[in-house]
Amino acid sequence: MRLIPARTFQKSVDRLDAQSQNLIKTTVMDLCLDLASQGKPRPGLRFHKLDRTVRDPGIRSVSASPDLRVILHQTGETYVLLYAHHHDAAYDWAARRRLQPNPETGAMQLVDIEEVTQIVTRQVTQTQTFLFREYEPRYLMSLGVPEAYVEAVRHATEENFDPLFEVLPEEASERLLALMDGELVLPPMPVPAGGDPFDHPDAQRHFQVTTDEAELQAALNGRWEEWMIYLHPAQRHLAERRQSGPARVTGSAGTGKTVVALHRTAHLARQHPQARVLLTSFSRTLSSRLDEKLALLLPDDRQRAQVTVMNLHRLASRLGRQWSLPHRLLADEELTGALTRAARAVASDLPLAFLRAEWQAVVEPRGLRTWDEYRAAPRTGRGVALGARQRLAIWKVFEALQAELRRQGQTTWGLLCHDVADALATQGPPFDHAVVDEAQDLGPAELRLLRALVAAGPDDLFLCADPAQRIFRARSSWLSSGIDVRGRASRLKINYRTSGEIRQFADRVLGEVRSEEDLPEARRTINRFSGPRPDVRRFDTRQAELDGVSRWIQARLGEGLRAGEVAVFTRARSATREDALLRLLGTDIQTLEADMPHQLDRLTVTTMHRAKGLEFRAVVLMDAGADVLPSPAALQDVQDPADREAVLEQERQLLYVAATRAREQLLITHVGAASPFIQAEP
Ligand SMILES: Nc1ncnc2c1ncn2[C@@H]1O[C@H](COP(=O)(O)OP(=O)(O)OP(=O)(O)O)[C@@H](O)[C@H]1O
Repeated sequence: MRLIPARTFQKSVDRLDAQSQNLIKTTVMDLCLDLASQGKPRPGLRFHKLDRTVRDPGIRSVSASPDLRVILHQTGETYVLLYAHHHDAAYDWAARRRLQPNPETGAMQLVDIEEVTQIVTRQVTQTQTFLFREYEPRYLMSLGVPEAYVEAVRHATEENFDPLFEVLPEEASERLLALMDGELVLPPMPVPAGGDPFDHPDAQRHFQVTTDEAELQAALNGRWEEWMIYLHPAQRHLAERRQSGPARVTGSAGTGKTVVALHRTAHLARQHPQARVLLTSFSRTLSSRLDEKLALLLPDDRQRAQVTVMNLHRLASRLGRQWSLPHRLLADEELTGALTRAARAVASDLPLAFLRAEWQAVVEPRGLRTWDEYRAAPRTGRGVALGARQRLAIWKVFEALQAELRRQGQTTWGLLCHDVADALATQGPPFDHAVVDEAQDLGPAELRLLRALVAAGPDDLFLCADPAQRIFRARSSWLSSGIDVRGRASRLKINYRTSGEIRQFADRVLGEVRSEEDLPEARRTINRFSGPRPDVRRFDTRQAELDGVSRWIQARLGEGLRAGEVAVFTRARSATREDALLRLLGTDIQTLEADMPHQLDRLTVTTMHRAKGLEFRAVVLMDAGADVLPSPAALQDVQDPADREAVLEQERQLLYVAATRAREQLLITHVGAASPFIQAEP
């Protein structure tokens, strides 16, 4: 006898309330015991076949309570747990499903029959060019398309393939997407004659086949999250593969880069018991989330102790203090004052805005300390070309600024990263491996520090990045910072987080996306589910907007979402707005300070920057008007056209980041005209 939980079962249990979850788990444990000891379930479980409306004769039901049902499939001594829900919903679900091996690959598949019928019917009216018409049905099936879907696939068009790809088994959607991208797609090896349909790698993405009783118990006990078990083969490959040097993983928002970073970290710690592993990112909030998740994936204390989870700036600051380097940071607003004093000291009349931009774009990120370094530094991307005399005049100001910083024992993040990198050259690298999430936000200073933290060699650096989510730093070349990922770059293509509708809205916000090395990035992804379209609403007054937002949130809570599953993001913080929301909603709010654990009973209200790397079931992007996004403060005093472009790109990407935090529902509100980045539906 074997009992196999399907991914659909675990997901369905996850959506139920805690009491129902317990009832389901107890029932499944009882079933497991009965099958192992007596070969059949006890009568109290009311194990029975479903009536004739169910398409698959192997489908059975078990009662977990008068109202709760577990749907499973029986073939001989193999029982597959498929789904759990309240009576009617469970039976409706079961009526539409069929569990059967794919005729060509032999891999076990769960097919939604009713959805196919609807898709085929919808597609008959389409007259556009068909994407897969030229392929033989057998070839399509050999790519993992279930037989029932072959006709629908052959009628798919560029305009309507999205909903089809959402219902097809992931592996089939992926291979079809590769065909669309012009790749030659070879079918996977089929299950050998007489082999087990659950043994095929395609099946293992959907069914947790294990002979290990403890693993099964853990799965049933709910000490798991989907991302911890059902890795996509591309994700697993990236997490476990030996890399000959620095590697790069990209993918648009929600494609599981963080999940890969976590699995990679856990894998390195397990594989190399003596190794010191760094798991890092730019943002502090994200680092705390990484820490919480790694604890789930790496429960072993000894392995967990091998890993340091810390954002790069904090690590730099800690090492700087340890080695008595200047580590008192100059706040952003202090920089203007310090620059004014430096310019006065050398009697310079260069415009302050220009000096500030030159410092922030050229000197500070590269850690330039001497006139010779500045004279030789490339100023690629800066709008104004400078002659040697102009450069010297500018350098005089920076020299005075650096002298003042030294006198005060002050530094900036960029300079600190460079100082620590210099010190590491003599101290030696403290880590054997580093895994970086959100690596697109690292500038030259952080990249140099990263390189210095880990000795060059196999499996040294593993960087996950989405160039469309760069919101803290202008683009900078990894190659020029000594990080060469050529030949070791991969892209993830399945969006696990957001509905197709939210993803399309967010994609329309973006312009062309270019990589760190200024190459165009491919971004096509497959979505796994659909949902309501994002709602863009205009209000006449701030008060009307507040009322509208709080009504929308109340409606989500009324639908059963927990406060911690809802978030409000704004371009800038406003205590008045937070207070008003608090009063209107009467619920507790977390403003998400960097190290705070995520509390499920509190609504999150925070800035779009802090939203980075997080996710919520419902999100409001509030106050997204033309007067707010792009932020006038961010653009103030930016005169160089190239700098202006870079700021505008970051502001646009900020909206993309914030919008893609939503899993299911997204509301965007504004007073007056909407931000120019928000594109109406075509
Ligand atoms: N193999 C998987 N199975 C199920 N869920 C997954 C899988 N991989 C990722 N997810 C889920 O998808 C969501 C997005 O994953 P993740 O945060 O890793 O994406 P990301 O690419 O880092 O996104 P972003 O760039 O927007 O921060 C998470 O809820 C994660 O648990």
